[in-house]
Amino acid sequence: MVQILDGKKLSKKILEKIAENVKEAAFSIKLASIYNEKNPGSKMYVGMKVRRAASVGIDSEEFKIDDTWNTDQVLRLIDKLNHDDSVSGILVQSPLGQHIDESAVFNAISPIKDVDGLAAYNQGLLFENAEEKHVVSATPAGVMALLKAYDYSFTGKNALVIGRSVLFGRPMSILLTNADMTVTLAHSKTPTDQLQQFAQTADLIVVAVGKANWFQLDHLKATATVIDVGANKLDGQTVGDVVFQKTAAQVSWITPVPGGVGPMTIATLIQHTYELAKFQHRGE
Ligand SMILES: Nc1nc2c(c(=O)[nH]1)N[C@@H](CN(C=O)c1ccc(C(=O)N[C@@H](CCC(=O)O)C(=O)O)cc1)CN2
Repeated sequence: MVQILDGKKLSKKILEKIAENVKEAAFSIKLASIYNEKNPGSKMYVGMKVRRAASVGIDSEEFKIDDTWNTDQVLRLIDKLNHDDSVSGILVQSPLGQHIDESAVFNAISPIKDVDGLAAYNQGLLFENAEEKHVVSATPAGVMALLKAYDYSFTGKNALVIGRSVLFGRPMSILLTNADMTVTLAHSKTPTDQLQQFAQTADLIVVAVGKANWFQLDHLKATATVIDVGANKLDGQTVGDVVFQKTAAQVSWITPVPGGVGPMTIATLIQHTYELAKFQHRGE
């Protein structure tokens, strides 16, 4: 019988702890969010982040851009926020738009305000598995926190990550490598027969392809864990990348959508915002 990795329940516990810490802090905390207001998903997710931040006592300031904005304009806004001491963290909600160089934008965020861990500086430290403290992208970090909360044993096991985005798949594969797993990073160019072979020997399968109900392979290990990173809208409902019933019938652990990785993404982002604010006020 499959067991559920309950991200909603864990995220609530994380946010309760953050609220206690914020209440005791001798400094105010503000999250600045930049997003394309023409993207309904971005508008919704930033709204969720703002509300969750407010629920723990963290202020927010939203910066709406649209398709008339160019990369230099966004870079100038980030430079302003980098130098604004009232801003603790800067979130750039992806996607900003086809015409914006997101990599340049992410890399312009000050490393000590990079709440999503998407700037090359933080991604580089993740790559090195560096001792130096660094911020890891909120969604992969949230997945690790969820697995650790259920005492998942990583060492020596096989992981299959499907999807190689900078936002998720690549940092996820590195985090699992750093946790001593043997990681296969599959993507759109991985032949289907090879994907089946990787899946049936995987102990952990993380699906982040951004396609509703896409993953439905058979012959999965009965002891496997499946993490669904999908957040797709289908007929007004939020559905994952994984066909839940068919996959849950084969494995031991699975995350639901909604109620799995999504809430962990937000809780982790809020946690990063508090931790960076605390770092900025160290020694006070
Ligand atoms: N800069 C970033 N951009 C994007 C990220 C990210 O982590 N950083 N991830 C995704 C979207 N995302 C966060 O922004 C996100 C997706 C889903 C949820 C969530 O809690 N979903 C709920 C269901 C909500 C609903 O009713 O639709 C759930 O799964 O329970 C939060 C955040 C893309 N961009």
